[in-house]
Amino acid sequence: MVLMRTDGDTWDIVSSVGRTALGVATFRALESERPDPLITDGFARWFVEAAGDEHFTGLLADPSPLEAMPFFFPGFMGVRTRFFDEYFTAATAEGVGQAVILAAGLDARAYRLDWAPDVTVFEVDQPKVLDFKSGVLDGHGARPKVDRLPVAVDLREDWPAALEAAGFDPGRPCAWSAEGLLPYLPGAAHDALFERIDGLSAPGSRIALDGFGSATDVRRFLALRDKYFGGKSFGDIDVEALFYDDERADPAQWLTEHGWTVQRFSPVELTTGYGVEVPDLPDDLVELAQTPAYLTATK
Ligand SMILES: C[S@@+](CC[C@H](N)C(=O)[O-])C[C@H]1O[C@@H](n2cnc3c(N)ncnc32)[C@H](O)[C@@H]1O
Repeated sequence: MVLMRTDGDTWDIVSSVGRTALGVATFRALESERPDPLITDGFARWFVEAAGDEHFTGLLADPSPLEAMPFFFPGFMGVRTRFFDEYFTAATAEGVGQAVILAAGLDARAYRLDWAPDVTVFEVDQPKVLDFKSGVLDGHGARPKVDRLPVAVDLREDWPAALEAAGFDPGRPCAWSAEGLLPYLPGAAHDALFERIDGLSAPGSRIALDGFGSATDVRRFLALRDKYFGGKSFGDIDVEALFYDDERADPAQWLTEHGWTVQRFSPVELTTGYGVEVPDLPDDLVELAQTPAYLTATK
């Protein structure tokens, strides 16, 4: 596998890892506009239109290239978004007063969800990604439904210092998320992420994750992606070149060993739980869709 990543590399919303956030926004916009969508994200289309990237605006106009595998694109993004939506809504309704969305990308939860009163949401991502997002939302006159604090910092650097400088209080419980993030981190930054989260988490804190796994899991995912999608779901971008496949801790095991109570879910379990029928899939995809890919944990 050829890696294009370098230590300290940066990006905007149409390049490198930033472009994956735009892809996710595209899939969320398409899911929102399907009959009986699992989520409604009216902001996602704004981002895609503002970025003006031909591949993604093309998919908004004509999503038929994705129709070969609707369970995965955009339906998969509906399941994923709904999982994190429900996690944050429950955590904050049950009294957790801080939320940290790591690698927030174009996630518009601060504008979409009905948050409990007095919750603060910290959105952590690279500066140009957050600037683009705030610019689009401000340009449309959108107002967050919660106290939203963008924290522009690289997650391979000392992000806890930036988070605390923005007002995060490690003495109070927090609901953390890392959605669509983990394979983009080198193993050392991945493992440091969990150590830092644990160090900043008061008892009662929670976490939700997806896309975790070993190098073997990442390679398996990429092989299936190439087989069924020809690697083109994100257009010219080669997602494989952005992932790190070096060794890393298993988050479920690590969290359990550090006193967190962990629950894992497969895409099939979540999809069925949301009342959506799982379509007939080829055997290798069935196996993948039944493998735990989502996790929540409580400290
Ligand atoms: C696939 S997108 C997911 C965005 C968002 N969580 C969502 O699901 O819509 C990956 C995001 O991770 C962010 N990211 C990846 N590595 C990062 C790093 N080292 N520091 C800060 N952000 C990072 C990217 O900027 C991008 O917004």
